Amino acid sequence: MGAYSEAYQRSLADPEAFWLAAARSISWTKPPERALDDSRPPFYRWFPDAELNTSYNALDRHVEAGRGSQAALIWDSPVTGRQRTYTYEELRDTVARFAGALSSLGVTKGDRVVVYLPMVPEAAIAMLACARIGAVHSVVFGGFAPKELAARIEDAKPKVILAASCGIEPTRVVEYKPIIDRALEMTEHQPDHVVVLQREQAPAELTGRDLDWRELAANATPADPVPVAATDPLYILYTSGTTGKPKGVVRDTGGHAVALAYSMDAVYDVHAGDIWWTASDVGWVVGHSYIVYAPLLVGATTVLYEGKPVGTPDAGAFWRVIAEHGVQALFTAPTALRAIKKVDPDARELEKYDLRAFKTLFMAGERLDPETYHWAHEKLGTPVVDHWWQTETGWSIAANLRGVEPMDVKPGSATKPVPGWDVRILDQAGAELPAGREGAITVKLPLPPGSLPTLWGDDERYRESYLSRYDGFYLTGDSGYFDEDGYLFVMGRTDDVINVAGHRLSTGSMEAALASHPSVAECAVIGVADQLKGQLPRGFVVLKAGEDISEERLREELVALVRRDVGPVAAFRDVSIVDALPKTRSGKILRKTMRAIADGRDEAVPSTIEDPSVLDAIRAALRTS
Ligand SMILES: CCC(=O)SCCNC(=O)CCNC(=O)[C@H](O)C(C)(C)COP(=O)(O)OP(=O)(O)OC[C@H]1O[C@@H](n2cnc3c(N)ncnc32)[C@H](O)[C@@H]1OP(=O)(O)O
Repeated sequence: MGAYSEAYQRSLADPEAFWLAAARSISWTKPPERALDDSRPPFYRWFPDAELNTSYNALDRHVEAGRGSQAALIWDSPVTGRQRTYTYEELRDTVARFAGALSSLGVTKGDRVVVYLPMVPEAAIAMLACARIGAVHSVVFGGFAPKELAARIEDAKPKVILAASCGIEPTRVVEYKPIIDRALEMTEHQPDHVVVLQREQAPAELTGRDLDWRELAANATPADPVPVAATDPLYILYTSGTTGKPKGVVRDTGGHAVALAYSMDAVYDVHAGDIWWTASDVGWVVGHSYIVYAPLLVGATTVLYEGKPVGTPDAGAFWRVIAEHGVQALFTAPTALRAIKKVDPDARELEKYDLRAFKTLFMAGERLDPETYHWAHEKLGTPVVDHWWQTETGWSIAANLRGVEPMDVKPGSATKPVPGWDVRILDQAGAELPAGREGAITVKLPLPPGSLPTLWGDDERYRESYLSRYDGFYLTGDSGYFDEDGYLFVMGRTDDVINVAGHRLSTGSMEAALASHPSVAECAVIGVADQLKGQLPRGFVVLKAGEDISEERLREELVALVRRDVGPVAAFRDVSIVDALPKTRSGKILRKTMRAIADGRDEAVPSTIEDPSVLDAIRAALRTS
């Protein structure tokens, strides 16, 4: 039996022993004597009797072990022309001071803190400072509109909001403070303070409850790490569901630390002293797990990059960062590579840089299409490793485990289930499907450490969204199949969630924005394939009777509405005006049929359709896009 099969089978046969052994990589103030608490299925908890502090594990213990002068975090910001390196000692001291600043505002264990920051070191500092005092952070991605930010504030009810005065996109400066102010006009819940990191590109006017970040930190007394229960929440991260209301994915403290440390060794083969770069955003789970927590938990150096794959300043930006900082492994989304390939198909920019230290490219966030895989593999000459996971899971469900037993790559496959993940492909009736047959990808409960224990304040929605479809199984929302060799192929979502440039978005939020236009009677948004961004949203609207607004003006207004209510990240640009939407006789819009048409799949039209001829107009609209 190979090392992978041995580890995988051991993890499922005796999860208790497997995860207690993995837990030894973490420093506990009260070490676990038990791994799994299964007393309340389908709610499972990991390390129920243990206590720890994640900030201590990510910082202090490395300083105590003699890594104080090693680089912990390298900030590389081509959009500002600045760079800064924090050693472990500097990062620990800065985090401790900012944790003290939060304490001085009355933030204590269990309080929520919303973090609305661009890719600056203070984003990681804010997260680690919350962790240090047991506060629960909730980071919101900067590309969301005020309404989306407001929904998250209303649900998390933060005591304090931490923000920057602005973010910097290649073509514009995005003022964050007005976005926060507008969001707070929409919420009933009001934080005590908004702490603003002033950036010279667009300083914000501070009034009332607003405080200046640097002044607050300068006067603060450093705070020691506070031990918390392993089952206490470390953070809430909102993700798009099928309805407009985002889901607050809860991450617990102990399982998260154990799982991430395990993943750095088993999945990525990255260890203390290695230089690691995740090119994503702290607002996504990839940023939480692999820009901030995992690399620091294992004592590696993490690169935090405030720039884009192209345009900051050119398509050689990624290769420059790798060469300049000696990066050994990069984790990014396929969209980033497609953007580089589009501008520099022959990878001429690569020739300018010395990438000899570079060993592996990891890809996730969306399906890695075989063409992009082959391009990257050929140009870089290193392993290109796809892997698959979700905001909910926090780390890999399926991967090619570089630290256990590297396997042959099959383009289009995320390789095999990671130890801890009992992945099953089920049919509609819940029967397990054989190799080669596509069905719902599910995971037999209990999920391993690090995965979500529930949704914030909403056990029932957690159960309903993930556990109710198949008794005893977690529903991933993706469909796929295993091949004869046990390789997992993930084919796409089975619901109304779309993935635009690696950003998971709800079509429901976009539909709500379109429906708010006074001329629109009804609407539907689906995802359509796009060469660059993987998927793009595509809207269909039916006008109210008697509306005589010009098509061009209506389109402009609808695009602006989605940008206003969801944010620029939705990349919503295409909308067609149709006479009717395809519906069942009971009035349900046939979005699944529309998606099948958009994907060019020959799916049977439901017999309950009210008027099959309506589909012709949808087909015609999609052909012209
Ligand atoms: C495995 C678990 C997971 O899946 S976690 C999610 C993993 N996903 C990722 O890591 C995301 C990967 N994608 C990216 O990093 C970006 O899309 C890359 C590839 C860098 C391209 O960026 P960009 O050129 O800005 O395109 P985009 O489609 O992301 O942006 C669309 C519009 O939104 C804007 N935007 C983007 N980020 C921000 C931000 N932080 N603050 C404010 N605005 C933002 C962009 O400027 C762009 O705006 P515009 O429409 O051009 O005006």
